[in-house]
Order: sequence, then structure tokens, then C-alpha cells
Amino acid sequence: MRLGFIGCGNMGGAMVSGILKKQLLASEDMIASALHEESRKALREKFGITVTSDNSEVAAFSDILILAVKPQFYAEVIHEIREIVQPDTLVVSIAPGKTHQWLEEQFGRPVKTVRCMPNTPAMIGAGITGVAPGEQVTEKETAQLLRLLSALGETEIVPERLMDVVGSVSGCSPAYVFMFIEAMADAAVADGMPRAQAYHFAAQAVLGSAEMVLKTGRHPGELKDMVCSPGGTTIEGLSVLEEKGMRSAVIDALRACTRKSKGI
Ligand SMILES: NC(=O)C1=CN([C@@H]2O[C@H](COP(=O)(O)OP(=O)(O)OC[C@H]3O[C@@H](n4cnc5c(N)ncnc54)[C@H](O)[C@@H]3O)[C@@H](O)[C@H]2O)C=CC1
Ligand SMILES: O=C(O)[C@@H]1CCC=N1
Repeated sequence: MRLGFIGCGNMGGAMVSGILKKQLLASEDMIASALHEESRKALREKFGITVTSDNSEVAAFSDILILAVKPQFYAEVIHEIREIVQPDTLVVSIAPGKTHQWLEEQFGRPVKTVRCMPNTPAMIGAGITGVAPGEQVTEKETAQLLRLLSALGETEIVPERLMDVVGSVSGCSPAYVFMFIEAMADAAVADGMPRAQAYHFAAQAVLGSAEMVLKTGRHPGELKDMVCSPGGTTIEGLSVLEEKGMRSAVIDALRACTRKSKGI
């Protein structure tokens, strides 16, 4: 199976990296395009894959073709490759907001489209990808794609109407989690801890807490209560977070993200 990436920046690169690490494909089976010679050289050196400036070459090579450019470039990129994509090529969109209907309209004919929403933890095999296959895609093709995406972490099929939500809750949310880790570390540094040590403690606390939610199956509120000793230190901090509106800030942020996705 031959895999191609049109554009290979943060997300495309994370996907190539995850797939190579798990050895699901060899570097000879992958191709990517990049706009600038500097990026092409960097990608060749980093991954050993073929890199070209010609999006048509990527489209002609690929059984699975991942459109890994920003959503605003989707229309022009599809215009370049629409005559080259074969009827049995799987065209994978990883952009927010680009519906199957919109994608097909750009191609001007029925195409095997799959909407996927990965996230950057894919780079270390700890991602999660929401997948909504289009009507033209067979179960066998979906299974083949899921096997490939499993190199990036977990995969879950979702109905297309939830793809914008997947975008906010897992596609974008790593940025908010990194921000949370950064803020926790800043506080620890302010109170005297060396910077590197502060990132280690903060990140490990987030990782362990996430694993507790997944592995115990217990409600996050119950796990939170277990940390808050009566009259203790945690509850003091917790009341500050409530006072400053942490919950509603997070809810509003993710819903803004979903709204933006629906409008792209
Ligand atoms: N960064 C993330 O965490 C995630 C990104 N995505 C989606 O992935 C897609 C790519 O996002 P990023 O990797 O973050 O962006 P990026 O800007 O890091 O990478 C896009 C790459 O495409 C190249 N490019 C632009 N126009 C091109 C063209 N006409 N032909 C070939 N290459 C071209 C750019 O030079 C750049 O290297 C977007 O649609 C985004 O919504 C989805 C999930 C998570
Ligand atoms: O910021 C963005 O638009 C992309 C989509 C999901 C994560 N990053």
C-alpha cells in the first residue's frame, strides 16, 4: 500500500513519524509534497521518504492520499489533483469543517473520501483519531485505513456530524493541555522549583491523571474528590479555579473551537 501526503507540516509530519516508528510502512512506500526546497530537504533527511514539489506526483503514487494542508488551501490543492486521483484512491481529509459533500463537490464526481481528525500526540503513538468514512468507502478499505492509523494511537469511527466535536475535544485540545502544563510549571518556578523539574512534575501529573480516568473507569469528579482532603491544600486551589471560571472557560473554549470548525 502506498501512502501520500499533500503538505507535510506539523500534522503530516507527526503522522509520517508515527507510521515509520511502528514500521507499518517502509519509507519507500511514502511520498509527500512540500512547497519550499528547504522543507523538502528537511523531510527527506528526517524521514527518508520521497519528497516532491509536485502534488500531481503525490496523487498519482498514492493508494491512500492524505490532504495535510491547511483548510484554506484545500480547494486549490484538489483542483490540481482532481483529474489524477483514481476511482479507487482513498482521499483522506484531516481538515476541520470539510464535509464529504464539500469534498465531492470540489472533485466534481463521486470520490472515496474519508474524514479523519488526528492529533499531534500521534508523533509518539499516543494520539487518537476520529474517522468518518464516506459512503463510497468499503468496510475493507476502512479496515485498511484504521490499521494504518493505529500506528498513531487509538482510532474511533464517529458519525460525520460529530467530526467538528472530535476536532475540539481531541484535535485541538492538546494545545490547551500544553498551556495548562506550562501554567502549572510557571507556578512551580515562581515558588522556587527549577524549570525542567517543574515541567516533569506537571506533565507527569497530567499523564497519570488521564490514565486514571481511562484505566479506573471512575468518574473524573470522584477522582477529583479523592485528592481534596477535608480542610486541606487542594480544595483551596480548587476554589480559586472555580472562582476564576476554569470550567466555563474550558467549555466556552472548546465550543468556540467546534463553532469555528463548522464555519470553515
Ligand atoms: N496541527 C494539528 O495539531 C492538527 C492539524 N490538523 C489539520 O492538518 C492540516 C495541516 O495542519 P498543520 O500540519 O498544522 O499545518 P502546517 O502549516 O504545519 O502544514 C501544512 C504544510 O502544507 C504546506 N503546503 C501549503 N500549501 C501547499 C500546497 N499547495 N502544496 C503542498 N504543500 C502545501 C505548507 O508549506 C506546510 O508545510 C490542517 O488541515 C489542519 O486543520 C488536524 C488535526 C490536528
Ligand atoms: O488549529 C487547527 O485548525 C487544527 C485543527 C485541529 C488542530 N489543529
